[in-house]
Amino acid sequence: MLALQKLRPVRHPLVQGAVPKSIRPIPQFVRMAASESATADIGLSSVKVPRVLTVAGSDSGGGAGIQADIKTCAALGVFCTTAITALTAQNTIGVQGIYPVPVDFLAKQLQSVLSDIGADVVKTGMLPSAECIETLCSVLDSFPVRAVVVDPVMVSTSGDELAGAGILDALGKKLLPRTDVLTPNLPEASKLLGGASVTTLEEMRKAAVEIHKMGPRYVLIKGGHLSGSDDMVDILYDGSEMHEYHASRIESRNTHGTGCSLASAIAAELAKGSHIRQAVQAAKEYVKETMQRSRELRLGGGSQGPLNHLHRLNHWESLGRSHFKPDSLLLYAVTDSSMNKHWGRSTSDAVKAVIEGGATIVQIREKEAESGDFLKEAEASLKVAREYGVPLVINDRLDIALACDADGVHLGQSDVPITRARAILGPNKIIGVSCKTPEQAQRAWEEGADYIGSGGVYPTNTKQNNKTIGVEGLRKVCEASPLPVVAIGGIKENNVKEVMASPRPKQLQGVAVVSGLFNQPDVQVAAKHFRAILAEALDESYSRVL
Ligand SMILES: Cc1ncc(COP(=O)(O)OP(=O)(O)O)c(N)n1
Ligand SMILES: Cc1ncsc1CCOP(=O)(O)O
Repeated sequence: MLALQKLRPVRHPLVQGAVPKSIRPIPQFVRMAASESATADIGLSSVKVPRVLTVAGSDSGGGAGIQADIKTCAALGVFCTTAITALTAQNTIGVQGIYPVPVDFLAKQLQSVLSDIGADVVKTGMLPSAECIETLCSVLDSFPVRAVVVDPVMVSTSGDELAGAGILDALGKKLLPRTDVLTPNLPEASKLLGGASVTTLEEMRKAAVEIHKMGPRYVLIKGGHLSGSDDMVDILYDGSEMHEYHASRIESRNTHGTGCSLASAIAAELAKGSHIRQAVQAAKEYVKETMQRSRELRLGGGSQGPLNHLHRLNHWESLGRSHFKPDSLLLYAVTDSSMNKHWGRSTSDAVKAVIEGGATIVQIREKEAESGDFLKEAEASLKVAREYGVPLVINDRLDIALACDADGVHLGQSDVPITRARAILGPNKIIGVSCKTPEQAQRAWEEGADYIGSGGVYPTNTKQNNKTIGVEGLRKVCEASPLPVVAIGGIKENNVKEVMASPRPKQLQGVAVVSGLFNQPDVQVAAKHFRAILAEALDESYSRVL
């Protein structure tokens, strides 16, 4: 547990001596003129902007606190201002330090915001001391707002204490009586009730009644910590009626900041004009959708990862590889010009046939060709692939990929390093990497690859001196891989089902095939067979998993 530092006014070295004009004290209690009707000028007309002021702690890790509040409000179309109560040094592992903001400076932030921009709703998070609560309440006396949402943050998700013991009295006497919505989780509900047990649904209902008596108009007890149940129940109590919200548990490492986000989402919805019940419903839906969309996120090494609050902007996907969909790896055709020559067709004709048969991505692989011939072949094949909207990547040769503006490259462990390839190709190109081990798969992800090709799964004549890793080796790579995986090596119509069999590792997306497609008299027919078998294999494994 971290000891809270004693509150004392701190003067920043830059602020010693004459106080710069920009931070001169604001005359106490200057009532805002514009706050009743905040508008944004957009030329001829103005739009009303819903405003939330969050009074909370800063989370340096970006997942909770002020940072979560700002992002939640932004995601929900609400302008968020802030009054920071404490700085915390924290990350996905836990809280390493807390530095409370002196209360006179908290007051200054509150007055700055409320006297000018105003707020429709105030949302509170970490309030580290009784003085902090008293300061907030006295400023709110002078700047009333439409609603106050209180998330009684006391302990972080990592178990670190975020508020001193003395706050309960101030909360109960000063803040709760002016609270519209109070959102405790089970440990917080228990603390508010002096340590009473709140671990079952029945105890939650009783706690809601007892906490309501402390002053808030609505109490929302969050049952996320209810043990031994996949049914997540939250209870909303308004002093007469009790509403239960049921949802199923979302398994995810990225849950840090969900409490802050829910309370801010409620505040944002209230600021937009919703009734409390509608606001809670909409906020819960936003948090649920955000948790679902954050499961794949990898940030930090601890057990508490953050949410992707702005998932609706698709901003991380749009960092580049938005055109690359993992399901493109379903039937991955890797060309071989000697096989195609043997059957009397050009590479581009073979590419056309394989795409018409159902290939979902194409790789031009030429181990022997002269650069000029390789480029011509790649350009002709790319023209075909573009007509069908199928991505086409080049094996090994970054220069050829750049010259023909292919959709990406497939690299081996001894080719150009992934980080260099990414720097050269930029964020919009696909980079695949051959990996035989979990360690290589992990590194490929860290270095910025998009997918992994793993094999040889079975012995093959197409690639000499290639170690066979077997279905077991493939599974180990898939289980360790944060990236989608395509299996390669000796894959034929008669073993696709074994490769894709249930239980299919989550990351395994499909099969990459050379001779099974191109050392065949009819490439299109061969591709069609593969697609049919893949469809069957996927349906089978799907129903078995169910
Ligand atoms: C999808 C896919 N996976 C693996 C390979 C192997 O490529 P290759 O260039 O033959 O060998 P490495 O040098 O990458 O080990 C591939 N072409 N495609
Ligand atoms: C390129 C490659 N990488 C690992 S095995 C292999 C060859 C795959 O060819 P085939 O599908 O004919 O076995």
